[in-house]
Amino acid sequence: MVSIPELHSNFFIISLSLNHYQSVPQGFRQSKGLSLLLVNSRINRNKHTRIFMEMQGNGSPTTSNQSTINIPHVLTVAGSDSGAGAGIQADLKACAARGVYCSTVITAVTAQNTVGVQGVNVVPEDFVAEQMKSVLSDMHVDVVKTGMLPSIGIVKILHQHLREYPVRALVVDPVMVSTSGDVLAGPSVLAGFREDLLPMADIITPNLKEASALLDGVKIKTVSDMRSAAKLLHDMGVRNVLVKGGDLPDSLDAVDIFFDGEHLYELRSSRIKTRNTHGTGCTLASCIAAELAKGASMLEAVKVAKCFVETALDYSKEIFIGNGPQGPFDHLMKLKSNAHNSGRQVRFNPSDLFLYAVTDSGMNRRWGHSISDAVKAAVQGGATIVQLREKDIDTRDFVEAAKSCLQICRAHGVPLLINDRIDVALACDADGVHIGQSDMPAHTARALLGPEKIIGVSCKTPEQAEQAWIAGADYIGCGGVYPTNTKANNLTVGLDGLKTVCLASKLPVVAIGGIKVSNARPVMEIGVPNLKGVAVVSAIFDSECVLTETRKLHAVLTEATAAVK
Ligand SMILES: Cc1ncc(COP(=O)(O)OP(=O)(O)O)c(N)n1
Ligand SMILES: Cc1nc(C(=O)O)sc1CCOP(=O)(O)O
Ligand SMILES: [Mg+2]
Repeated sequence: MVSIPELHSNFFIISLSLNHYQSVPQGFRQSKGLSLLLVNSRINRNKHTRIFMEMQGNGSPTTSNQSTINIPHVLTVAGSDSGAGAGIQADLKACAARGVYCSTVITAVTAQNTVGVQGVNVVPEDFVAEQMKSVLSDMHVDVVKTGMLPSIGIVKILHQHLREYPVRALVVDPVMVSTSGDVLAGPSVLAGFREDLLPMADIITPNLKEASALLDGVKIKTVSDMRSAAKLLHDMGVRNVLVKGGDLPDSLDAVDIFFDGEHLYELRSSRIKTRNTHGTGCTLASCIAAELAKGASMLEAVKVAKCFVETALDYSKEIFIGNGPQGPFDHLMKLKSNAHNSGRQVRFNPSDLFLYAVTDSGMNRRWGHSISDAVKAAVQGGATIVQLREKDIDTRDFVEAAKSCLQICRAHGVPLLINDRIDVALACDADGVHIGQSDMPAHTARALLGPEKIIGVSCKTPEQAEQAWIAGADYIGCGGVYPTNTKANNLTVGLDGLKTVCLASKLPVVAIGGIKVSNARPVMEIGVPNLKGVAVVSAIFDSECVLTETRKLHAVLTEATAAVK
């Protein structure tokens, strides 16, 4: 039975299969005044379009096409790793990192961690078949990647489904033994690989042990042995072979051999010293599959996948997850920076806006201060948030200065924002950005920076404040409260303009423009709860002693706030 979503008067869209569409009684459709149905159908899955079925007077549909976006899609057929370093979990993360959709058929559930494999529960064959049918009969899959195939029956099921639902490429990672040495597929599976999968596969990615097992125990100890093994595996019917030399003894480099049936390539990279290598095989194969799904050639896909794995290993070499000898790595390369951020538990607290210090390179030059010395003094004097507003600095110097300032600010638990430059904020992993009405739109900045970063937007009107809120900003800066020489041609909105914007704003507000020790009090006294503080440039940075001036302003703001309460 189809459930019908929200009905609008005489027009609405529901998404359902053609069968379901036909099962909605015509009388019902007409009685609800239904005029358009959106039908997701497999009929045209190769064109990646959806068919709009329009109701005619008699209730029968007519069709018209509308293009939709084709998302590259990898289906992984593999085992689950409870520790999430390898298997299905690694495949999902690798595809996500490479921007490809990944569906899953789980062949076995393993109890596994960084110590080893404690248990394996093989999924019944008919249920593996059911999962495969569910995915392949409904979704457009570009590439299938296989991992742990624990029984010959499962290999056969895969083979049958690939014949019934052909895909663009098949990537076979012949998982037999886990990195901890536990056997994940017995010898009977070897026959299935040889007879059914290899002749169908576009690439196979064995490590030395797996290549040796597939070749009846032939010894592979040198790069020259790897070359011979690649050729012998190719003779078994697979189109491309990547023999991974990670376990090669006495090798300073990581050497892999790629053979496409014509040329042998020796792909070398320096070996990364880390315990966090669990899941590299699954990740490499998934990444190859992802690149193929995007349309890369096989050699390109292999090179990109190797580079991705190396970068992720290098990035993750110091992370520590689990107590066993082999840890997982970080596919999305985010964990380390999140750990560094752990000094700030709350991403944004509106009270951070209390004394907002905004730097100015001209003022620092005039007083002979480096950016980091000026920021340090401001933070020591009581600044509660810092913005680097460096309008005439080389990008390279900006990134370096921002990194030093970030260390200072993190040590004091003070957020550091970057003015205008989303690229610089990303490069130094700053806490956020401040942008104005002619800078990058706030919703684009939010999409680039993600949900964790702080975004402030300059607003002079209630409409701009509303837009900033819709776009996902965290606070607004409102000014100029007073005339200023720091920003050319700045419109002064005055205390009244500030109050109007504060009353309209759903976000916390910081006041800016010409504010100093002598005139800060009336600003704090406008009596609107979402005005959280003042942002200043010259009041603290256009002075010989930034520390003293910041302290003075802090004292005035504290007094004014106490008086208002
Ligand atoms: C806290 C705060 N408020 C307003 C501004 C001004 O930003 P914008 O309008 O983008 O102008 P520039 O600072 O880029 O000249 C600000 N920087 N900080
Ligand atoms: C950067 C900036 N933005 C403003 C706005 O009105 O949006 S006023 C301003 C300059 C603030 O410098 P000072 O504290 O030296 O007046
Ligand atoms: Mg700006």
